[in-house]
Amino acid sequence: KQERYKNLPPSPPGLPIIGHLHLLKEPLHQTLQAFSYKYGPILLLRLGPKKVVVVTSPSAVEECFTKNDVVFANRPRSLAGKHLNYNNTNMGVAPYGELWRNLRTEEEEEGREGKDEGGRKKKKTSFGTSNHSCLETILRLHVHCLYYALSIVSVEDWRITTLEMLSTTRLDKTSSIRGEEVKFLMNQLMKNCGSGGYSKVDLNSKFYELSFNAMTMMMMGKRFYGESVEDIEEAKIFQNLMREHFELVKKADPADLFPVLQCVDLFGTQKKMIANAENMDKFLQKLVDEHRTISVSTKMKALIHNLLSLQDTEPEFYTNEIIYGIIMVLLIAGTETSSTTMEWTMSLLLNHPDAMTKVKTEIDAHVGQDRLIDEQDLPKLNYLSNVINEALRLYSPVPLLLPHEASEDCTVGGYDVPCGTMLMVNALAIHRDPKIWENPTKFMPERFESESAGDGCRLIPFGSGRRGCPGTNLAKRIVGLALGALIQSFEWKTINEEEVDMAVSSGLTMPKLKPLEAICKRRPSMSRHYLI
Ligand code: HEM
Repeated sequence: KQERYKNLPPSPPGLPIIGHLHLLKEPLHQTLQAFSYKYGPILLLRLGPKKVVVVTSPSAVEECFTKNDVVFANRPRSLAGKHLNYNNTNMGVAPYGELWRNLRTEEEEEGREGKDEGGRKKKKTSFGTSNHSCLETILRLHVHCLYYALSIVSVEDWRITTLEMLSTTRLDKTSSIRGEEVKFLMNQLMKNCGSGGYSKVDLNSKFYELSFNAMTMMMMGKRFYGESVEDIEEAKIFQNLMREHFELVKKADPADLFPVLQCVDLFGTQKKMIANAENMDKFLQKLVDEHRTISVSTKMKALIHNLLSLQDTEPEFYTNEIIYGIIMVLLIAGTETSSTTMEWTMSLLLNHPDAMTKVKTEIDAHVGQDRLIDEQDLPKLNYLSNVINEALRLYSPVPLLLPHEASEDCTVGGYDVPCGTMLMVNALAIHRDPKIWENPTKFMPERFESESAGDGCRLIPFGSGRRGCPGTNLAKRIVGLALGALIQSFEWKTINEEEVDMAVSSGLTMPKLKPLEAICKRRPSMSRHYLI
């Protein structure tokens, strides 16, 4: 069979059986970047029996997500996905299929769900599941929690959610929820600041809590962090379950490499995963049951409300597990990615006070100081948008995107890529490539003043093609609004006027090694907008 593939991409020398596994070191994107310097922008690795093609050039990425977009529309599967999901083995990562194509096309072209001719929702079709070996775990350590979340529900399920929750129409309807959450944070900071001096803020935690609250408010009309949490015990349980979930996702288990060990569960990882999934299930069940007690206005906006209405009409399709799965996917995919982006962007601004002043001047010019910034202002704030793009370029929260998998043989850059090969795109290496960007390591938001700056897969923090991030607009809104409000309402400085340390730690979403803290004081002209 191997002989069919005469022109495989170049590869570093590997060992029998394990292939190149021993060469993978953290941070993975740097190791892969070093390989690409040596072996070129398209290279092949073998992780045990699994082939992985690593791509590090805009033209190759473009080829993957245009010519081969359908072929690479699959995602690989993992052990964590199997246990931390809500329907266990029944649902897999759906191969790209007719229904999904319909949903996607209709979503984009008509902005509505997959329906048949005048208007019934298309029935779920049966999807095959790909049961590849679990060597991907080695990669999942470095990739992104989404990877696992994606095993939770099949493509069609969360595409429906995409339509429902992440479409522009829906985002417009929920913008007041995000506005409230941002204001809630601003109020807290205003109070902390006292009468006028500078006070210290743990921005890392504040950004995480803001992103988490905004997501859960949109989904279930409830917040789990901060002073106004109604049920503190319940909030703690959820926070702990989520923390445990993330920890488990990060854990490597030999059974991932050697599936035969699954039945032994040497380190008890699977047992912990199953227990976490069961507890999470119980918790989400309670939330769903409670939902009817939430005030009507919040309820109408919450995603759960829509999902439950769908459950009433199509109970066999919208099972509880599907609903829990959708909630988890969005929470996992949307929270840390957004808060990490806020943290890196604010760090860059603190280290570049001129850019911070420029953002403030722009907000004062377009929004003024008689009211608080809102999401509708964002399209006018070009410089702020350039700053966020520049932060996403330099500190991409998902440096290797999520792995894709070829559903049939194809070619990339003239090389053969066999069916079943995993595709990894080194987005961060592209974002920092001196052949592609002038002064690639320099923070220069002005580079995005040229409209073509991000063209041709040069800037891909959200991926590209049909499996690109469906939360891009939501992320840009929440990040833009949070930063805009912080800069509009406060004066910011680094602690002891020292530069913010920009070292990167290893983790799911490229976290800062040192969580960001800074000092701020009220802008007197803005204090009157808050309940202090
Ligand atoms: C700055 C914040 C964010 C960044 C940088 C980001 C980045 C990404 C990336 C790189 C991918 C994978 C694309 C690929 O493999 O080709 C992805 C997928 C995804 N993202 Fe985001 N994301 C962010 C925020 C969000 C938000 C707020 C949501 C929704 C609440 C979301 C939902 C998803 C989902 C559901 C997928 C899976 C798409 C698929 O497999 O088809 N993301 N994201």
